[in-house]
Amino acid sequence: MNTSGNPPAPNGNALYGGVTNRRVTVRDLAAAKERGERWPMLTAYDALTARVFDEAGIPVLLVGDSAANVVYGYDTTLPVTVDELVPLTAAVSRSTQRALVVADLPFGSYQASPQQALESASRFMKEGRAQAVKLEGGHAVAPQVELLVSAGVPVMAHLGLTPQSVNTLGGYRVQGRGEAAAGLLKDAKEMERAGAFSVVLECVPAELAAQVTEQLAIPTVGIGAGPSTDAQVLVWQDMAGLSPRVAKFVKTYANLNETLREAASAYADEVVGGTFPQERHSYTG
Ligand SMILES: Nc1nc(=O)c2c([nH]1)NC[C@@H]1CN(c3ccc(C(=O)N[C@@H](CCC(=O)O)C(=O)O)cc3)CN21
Ligand SMILES: CC(C)C(=O)C(=O)O
Ligand SMILES: [Mg+2]
Repeated sequence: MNTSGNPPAPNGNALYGGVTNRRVTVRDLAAAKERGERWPMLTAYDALTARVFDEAGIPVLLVGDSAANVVYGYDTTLPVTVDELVPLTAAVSRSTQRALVVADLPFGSYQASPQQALESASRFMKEGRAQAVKLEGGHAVAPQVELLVSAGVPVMAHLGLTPQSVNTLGGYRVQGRGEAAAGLLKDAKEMERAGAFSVVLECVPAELAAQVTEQLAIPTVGIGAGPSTDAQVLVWQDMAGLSPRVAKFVKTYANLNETLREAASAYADEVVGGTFPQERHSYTG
């Protein structure tokens, strides 16, 4: 029973617990794992789509450094900067009411030192109004996670295929197969110990992701990690059929490429043919 006087949570997503007048918190996500509830996460980079996802009941929105690819047109995530991501984060925060907004720390903005990580995270929280940050890497970034958490910044870790390391990984490949599985599990435990509230597992075998999910108290978020993680994340342009190429782990739930192309082409035809605009689209003197 919803006795809050607020509209019911969209999708009956129990994560909201009937509370729809405040943002989701990292504590809500921990509680969801305790109750055995899965939750969805999507990326968002602008006001209007973030608003749609917020209203659809997506409880966590990630302003991913994948903006490098889907917003800025770079071929890897390496070139994107804090200066380029902070305004997108601010747009997503301003246009949402319920979703927890997580900001991805881009390449070069946290690896140098815990102090550098806190300076970068501060910009995302002060200027971007994010409620949490995400960073890539395991034991090597444990000191960064510790300082951020001690400063009051919730941190989401990211293991497996870490795209900011594409040049040392030798491409976008599945990680944690065979011998490498033990190291990934160890890193996941180290991120939990360091205080991370959650960990993304990208492109790892489903069996390994299931094992990590079982052995950690904090929620795991899978992308190409099989069905057993506590949560799932996808880049929204991938799941909505806007991206020209998608990885095997993507399911497309809409065909926005076709829809938008047809809309643009119909508009073009009507302008050329003189059937748009009509009187109802025009002003009189
Ligand atoms: N639009 C978009 N979607 C993403 O999921 C995404 C980005 N951009 N940018 C940052 C990273 C890069 N990601 C990628 C990119 C490529 C593959 C890929 O081609 N994977 C191969 C797996 C090859 C193997 O079997 O080892 C595939 O065919 O799925 C995976 C993740 C995920 N992230
Ligand atoms: C795919 C997710 C996990 C991400 O890191 C991003 O969008 O940048
Ligand atoms: Mg990212």
